[in-house]
This record gives sequence, C-alpha cells and structure tokens, in this order.
Amino acid sequence: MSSEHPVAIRATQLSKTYRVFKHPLDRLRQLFSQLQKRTYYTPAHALDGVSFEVERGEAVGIVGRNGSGKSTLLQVICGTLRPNSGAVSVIGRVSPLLELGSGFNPEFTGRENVYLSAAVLGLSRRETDMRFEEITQFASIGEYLERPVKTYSSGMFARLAFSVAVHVDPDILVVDEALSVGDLGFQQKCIKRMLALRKQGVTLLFVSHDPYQVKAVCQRALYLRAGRLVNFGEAGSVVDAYLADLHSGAGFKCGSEEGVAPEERPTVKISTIRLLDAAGEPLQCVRTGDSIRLSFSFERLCEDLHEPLSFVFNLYRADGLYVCGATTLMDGHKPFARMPAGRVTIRFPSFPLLAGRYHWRVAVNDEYGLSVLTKAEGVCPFVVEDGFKAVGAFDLPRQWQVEHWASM
Ligand SMILES: Nc1ncnc2c1ncn2[C@@H]1O[C@H](COP(=O)(O)OP(=O)(O)OP(=O)(O)O)[C@@H](O)[C@H]1O
Repeated sequence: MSSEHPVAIRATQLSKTYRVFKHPLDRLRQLFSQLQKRTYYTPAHALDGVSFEVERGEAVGIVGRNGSGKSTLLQVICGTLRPNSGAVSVIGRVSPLLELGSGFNPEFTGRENVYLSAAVLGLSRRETDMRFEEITQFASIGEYLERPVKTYSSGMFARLAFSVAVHVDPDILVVDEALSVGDLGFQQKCIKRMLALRKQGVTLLFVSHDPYQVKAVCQRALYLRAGRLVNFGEAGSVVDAYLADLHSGAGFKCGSEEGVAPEERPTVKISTIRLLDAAGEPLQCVRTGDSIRLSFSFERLCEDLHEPLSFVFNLYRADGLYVCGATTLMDGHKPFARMPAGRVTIRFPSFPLLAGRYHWRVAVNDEYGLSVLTKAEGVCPFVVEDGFKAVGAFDLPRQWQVEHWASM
C-alpha cells in the first residue's frame, strides 16, 4: 500500500460464529456442559476468514444475499461485536449507522439523543451546541424532536440517526441499509450528503441491497457469500458478479436496479411514449436489422424546475428476459439541468433482436441516476420478425469462413 493512500480499515482473517440455541433452556444446559463436552447449539458461521483493506477516502459497498454476513462485518468493524478470531484495525473516527435503534435511548427525546450520540461519537457539548441547528434542519422531524424516540416511526428514526452520523466530522462513515426506511426525498438527501462526504475525503462503508446505489456511490465493492469474501474490486464488476449469481439462484428476486421507486405523487410526468420507424411512423412490428427509435415526453410537476435529470430505457422480452437497459449517465451525458419539459429520443440504428414479443420501460431519474422520479412500465409492446435470419435471442454480427481442404 502506498503512503499516498494510507489504510483506513484493515480486516485480517475475521471469523464470527454465532451459537444458535433451539430452546432457551439449551443455553443454560450449555453452561453446565463444559465437562461433558457436549454442545446444545448449532454454529452459524456469519464470517469466515474475511480479509481486506480499505484505503482512506475510498467508498466501498458491501453486497450479498440476506444472511451473508454484511451486518456482522459492519458491527465487527465498528467494535460493537467481537470476532471469534482475526483482527480489525480502524484508523480514524468512525460514525456508525447500524441497525435502527442502536445508539439511541428509546426513553430520551430526539434532542437528548442527539447530545447523547454526539457525545458517544466524540463531540463535546459545545461542539454539539454549534451543530445542533444543522443536525435538526437536516433531519426535519419538526416537533418530534421534543418527544421520546420510542414514539418515532422508523423513517423519523433514520432521519435523526443519519443526521447525527454525518454531522460529527467522521473519518469513516459506516451505513447499514439505513436509507431503505426513509422516504424518497430523504434518501436523495442522504445520497447527496454521502457523495459530498466522499469528496471531502471521508471513507465510506455502505451496505445496500440496491445494486445501482452501490455502483453509483462506491468505487469498490465487497461481495460476501455465506460469510466468505467472494470478490473485492471495482464496484461495477463486483456488483455484476453478484447479480449474475442472484439471477442464477432459483426463485431469488433481486431489488430495483435503477434506483429507489418513485413517490406516490411523482414530481415529473411522462407522456406520449412512441416506438417509431426510420420515417417517424408508429410501429408495432419490427424486422430484425431495422432502424427504430423510442421517444417520450416529460414535464416537471413540482416547483423546483431546475433539479437536473437523467433518463432511462429498459427493454424486456415477454417471457421476462431483461434484454438491455441504459441511462443517459451510463452513455456519458451530463445530467440535464433547467429542463421543465422536453422530449427524449433513443435511436437504435440496426435493431439486433430476433423473433419474439417485447416491451419497454422508460423512466426519469435524478441527476445521480439513484432515484426514480417517475416511470412508465410495459409500454409500446411490439413483435420482432426475423425472417429466419438466425435463431435465438440476438442476431450476432458475424463473418463465416469455410476453407476448402484437398482430400487427404
Ligand atoms: N445474534 C445472532 N444469533 C445467531 N445468529 C445470528 C445472529 N446475528 C446474525 N446471525 C446469523 O449470522 C448470519 C449473518 O447474519 P447478518 O445479519 O450479518 O447477515 P446480512 O448479510 O447482514 O443479512 P441481511 O441482508 O438479511 O441483513 C445469518 O445466518 C444470521 O442468521
């Protein structure tokens, strides 16, 4: 490791095994069974020999199925759980946002909990006084600030906890799925804040079930499967490897791949979605190799007409095969600012799919591509006729070469 990128977190051969007792009495039996050498529990290997290093200022996402050890790993890093073996060293002030409920006293008011958690995270009373206004403004929970946190909804809880965690000048911010309970507006605010902290050089460790969020926020990702580290590398390729495993697992459905779902009252409206041929005529039947284009109009419904936008298309075959999806961000277009309304057109110069029934999804996302502001699904259904050019899903561009050999 070069001295320019000192290590912020080093985990060496971390292992954690929980004891799972079938009956409460088995715990007691276990206490008295030392001499009999009999065990009354089943071991659950939550972490198994996990080693990695995170550089200072790096954003690392942690992905893996339910129960793969993500939360256990974060708890070990934050020091709230001891591993059975291995070691972890963490350099800098860690601000943990772990399970909802951890760190706050349910009987205390929001205000009291702000002071309590800020103190636990190393801030003096004076320092907290100075930031208090900013913390409560970010959380925006209004009069609930003066009520005991046991009366909070999970969303309010997340708002206050996240706000404290990001206002204590952390060197390392550890976030475990905390965003999933907040509403769309708050999630966007949190993501922006995390990106800002990343820019300031804060190290970020971030568990999310949303692959797109991990790709957008993190440079590297770590993939855990049954407590073992499968892959640690560039976020895009690690997340893709994880998704490929998910899709190959029978009956396992992954979450949204294009950000969080829109609110019930969208801030953008999509209309006039059309699939057109090269001459601009509407299409319901496409021939493989044709030039086609998909277009839709959008209009902002909220007051903030200036928030930059990005655009999305997805193409599905009727049997559910996800053929392709892309965004303006992926294709190198900067977010589109100051656009109260407009029309988006995506051109496909030589449509390569073979016979089948297909449909589209289009969406308008925020400037990071993380939140879906509005979407239209199952639109512009069409059939492809391939004239028996090839069989399968995709007409691969190809060249044949057949050589003539004189008989031996
Ligand atoms: N307190 C506990 N006692 C017994 N087993 C536990 C305990 N906490 C976690 N486990 C087990 O350890 C394994 C890893 O759990 P962990 O919560 O770290 O996974 P995760 O990847 O964070 O899951 P999720 O995505 O569902 O939050 C699971 O098999 C889980 O059942």
